[in-house]
Formats: sequence, structure tokens, C-alpha cells
Amino acid sequence: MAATTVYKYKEPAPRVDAENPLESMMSRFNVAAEILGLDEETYEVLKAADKQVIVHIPVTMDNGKVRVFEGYRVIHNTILGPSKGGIRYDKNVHLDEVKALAAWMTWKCAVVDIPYGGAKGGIICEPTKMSAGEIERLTRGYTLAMKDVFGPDRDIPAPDMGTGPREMAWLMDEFSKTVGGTSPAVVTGKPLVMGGSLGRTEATGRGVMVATMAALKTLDLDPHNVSAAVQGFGNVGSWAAKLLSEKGVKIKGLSDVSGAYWNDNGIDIDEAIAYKNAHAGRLDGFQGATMLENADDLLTTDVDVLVPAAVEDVITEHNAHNIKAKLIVEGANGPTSASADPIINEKGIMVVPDILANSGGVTVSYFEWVQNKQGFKWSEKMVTDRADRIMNDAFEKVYQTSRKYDVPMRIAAYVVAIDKVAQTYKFRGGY
Ligand SMILES: NC(=O)C1=CN([C@@H]2O[C@H](COP(=O)(O)OP(=O)(O)OC[C@H]3O[C@@H](n4cnc5c(N)ncnc54)[C@H](O)[C@@H]3O)[C@@H](O)[C@H]2O)C=CC1
Ligand SMILES: O=C(O)CCC(=O)C(=O)O
Repeated sequence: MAATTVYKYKEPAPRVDAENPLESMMSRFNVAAEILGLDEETYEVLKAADKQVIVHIPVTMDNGKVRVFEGYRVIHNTILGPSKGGIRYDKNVHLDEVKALAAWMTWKCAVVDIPYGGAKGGIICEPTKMSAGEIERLTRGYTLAMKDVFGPDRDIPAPDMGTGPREMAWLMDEFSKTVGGTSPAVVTGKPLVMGGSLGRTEATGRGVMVATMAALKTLDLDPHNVSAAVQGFGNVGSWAAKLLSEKGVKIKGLSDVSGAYWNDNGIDIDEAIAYKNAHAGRLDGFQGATMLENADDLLTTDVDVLVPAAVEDVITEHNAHNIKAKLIVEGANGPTSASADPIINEKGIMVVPDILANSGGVTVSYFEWVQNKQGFKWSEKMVTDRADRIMNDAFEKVYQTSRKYDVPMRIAAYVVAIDKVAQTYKFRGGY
């Protein structure tokens, strides 16, 4: 008879970061709500998530044992349209983080004026330590568990950290089985051959580049005389670094989970991307730069532009004093904790906030969804021209709002977003 495995309780590892992204989101929301003079009813409606779904997904691992994973989907708000937002696979996923990310999606879609509400999903797992088969079973299990949440006119997921076109393809396939047809518009960020949009892969990084160019113009800086450091070298960071370098910006620093890399003469980004692609998505061992002793120092290096494009709460009250950049363009969601805001503002650093800077991704996701519904593919030029225009218009609107109210760009972006959602709420009524 096979031996029975005896269950042993393991204390979950405590979270190491003291910052809470949900609190950071709320503190900016509160400032913007006050500027707008939001009434109490609207404030209460917009502040809380509409729905939070927690699921436990049993997955047969390659060793034959069943492991149960915890997954979330938070629908923050659907006043502007069906909810939209990525799915994150990471060991540090937690509910408050997903709630903050879902709210940021609501504000982001409103800033770029696309007809979506906000949502986000996440599963606590370590995809780099799982086989493709295990990730596929996990993704299909999560999709089945969320079959009544997802839907092309209800809630439309997309990639985020730790997920990409491969996972979106499995999700689309599994969801399609539950409805008995092919349902491409249920998810965006799919592979091109199955209804993905040209330009989606690079869209977030491209938007970061477009926002950086717009910000440099307001600062009267020529991209050819500007240096930058990019934290995170995944989808967003690598595309942002590549497209910025093509505009003449000298990328002196890069980092990923393996550490930070520095070259005072500028890093060859194509070389770094080729290296990463050949080394399981990581930069360790990359010879085109020297490794910094302390990876966190990347954020305080002597560069003009800082692009945090990895995780939340990396710029805090502890390191904000030492930042030398004149401009921060937030490729990541929530990289700056609210505790750092006053220090950054005091130093006169311009911040293009996440809900504006990284909105190129959801904008092209919206285009993908429109193409799926039309059953008609757009050219790459049509996608990028339209996305660039939306990004430039949104930047201008937020910039003008920051001047009108004499507030930083971050608060201005919240003002633009909350105003749009609040006005729509008033017209729709019916709650
Ligand atoms: N993929 C997308 O279209 C969008 C992503 N975002 C945000 O951008 C950020 C990055 O997402 P993706 O590039 O999609 O993820 P990804 O999974 O493709 O890449 C993440 C990168 O960050 C690195 N990383 C992780 N922890 C790090 C740390 N502590 N220090 C330095 N590097 C670290 C990883 O090694 C990897 O290079 C996230 O905050 C995500 O929410 C925002 C809008 C859209
Ligand atoms: O492409 C999308 O729909 C959402 C991407 C996302 O999760 C984000 O913008 O944070």
C-alpha cells in the first residue's frame, strides 16, 4: 500500500514590503476627489471594488501530486464599459495588490478615453519554476473557475507580469469550450495567428516611449542628449528601452530579477534583448555592461530619465531623496508609493504616472477587441498611428489639467479619470 503523505502546516512567508499599493492608490484618489468636489455617494461608489472573486485551483503537477493554487479576479468598476485588465502570475500576488491594480485599470481606461471599466487578476504561483504543462493546466483551471466572470462584453482579461500570448491562447480556448464556439474577443494579447493584434506585444513599451518624448518636450530636453535607466526587462521594460534608444536616448542602466547592469557609454539594447531571449528571459551573465553591486542603486544612478517597469513600491520615502533623474516615466503599475510623492514633488521631478504612461498596452488591447468583434484585421500602421495619437492626446489633457489645478501630473491623471467616470455615473444613474 502506498504511504500516505502527512499534511504539515507551513506558515506563509510574511510580506517583506511594508507598502500597500491599495493605500497608495486610495491616497491619490482622495486628493483628486477633493479637487473635484466629489459628492459622498459618488465617492463611495467609485472607491470600492464592485466584485472580488477568490478561487482555489487544483492542478496535477508533473510529479503526479495535486497542488492547489489561489487565484483572484477583482472587478473594480464597470461604469464606462466591460471590465478590462491583465492577469498576473507571481509568488507575491496578494488581494490588496489585485484590488489596487483593478482600480488603476478603471482610471487608466478613463484617462485614454476607451470604453472599458477596470479589473485585474492574479494567481499566487512561480511560473519560472513550473513546466509549460503545469502552467497550461493552471491557466485552464483558472479560466473554468472564472467562466461566469469573463466574457467578451463582461470582463476581458489580458497579459500582465508572468503571462503572455501563450497563456492568453489557452484562456481563449478553454473559455470557448464553455460557450461552445470560438470566442476570440474574450481575451486580448493573443498570438497573432488566433486574433491577436499587430502591435500589441510592443504596445505598452511604445506608449512609454511616446509619453517620454512628450514629457521631454515640455522639459525642453533633446532625446539625443538624454540618458536613462530602465528597471525590469520583460515585455514593458525591454520594448521601452529599445524604442527609447531608437529615439536617441542613451540607456545606461538596465535591471531584471537577476540584478542591475550599467554601461556609462550606453547599453546596446538589441544585444541585451538577444541575450535575454537566449537565456530564459534573464540578463545574468550579460557582457555588454557591468553588474551593479546593489541592484536597488539603479534607481538612484545619475541619469535624466528613470523608467521603473517591473513591480510596485520600488520608489519609496527611503530612496526618493536620492533620485537624480529629472523625469520618471512609470512603465510598471504602482512603482512609486504614496509616501514618496511629497519628496519627488519637492525635488521638482516630473512624473508621468502609471495610469497614463503604461496605457498604450490596454489601448492596443482595445483595438484587438474591436478587430475581433469586426472580424477584420487592421494594419500595423493603423494600430500604431491610432495608439500614438491616443497617447499624445491623453498626455496633453493630463498636462493641461496639471497646469489648471497646479498639481503634479499624477494627481492630474486621477482628476481626468475620476471626473470622466463620475460624470458617466451621474448620467447612467440607476444604482
Ligand atoms: N504587459 C503589459 O502589457 C503591461 C504591463 N504593465 C506593468 O508593467 C510591469 C511589468 O510587466 P511586464 O513587462 O508585462 O512583465 P514581465 O513578466 O514581462 O517582466 C517583468 C520584468 O521585471 C523583472 N523584475 C521582477 N522583479 C523585479 C525587481 N524587483 N527588480 C527588477 N526587475 C524585476 C523581471 O525579471 C522581468 O524582466 C508590471 O507592473 C505590469 O503590471 C502595465 C501595463 C501593461
Ligand atoms: O491589455 C490590457 O487589457 C490590460 C493590460 C494591463 O493589465 C495593464 O494595463 O495594467
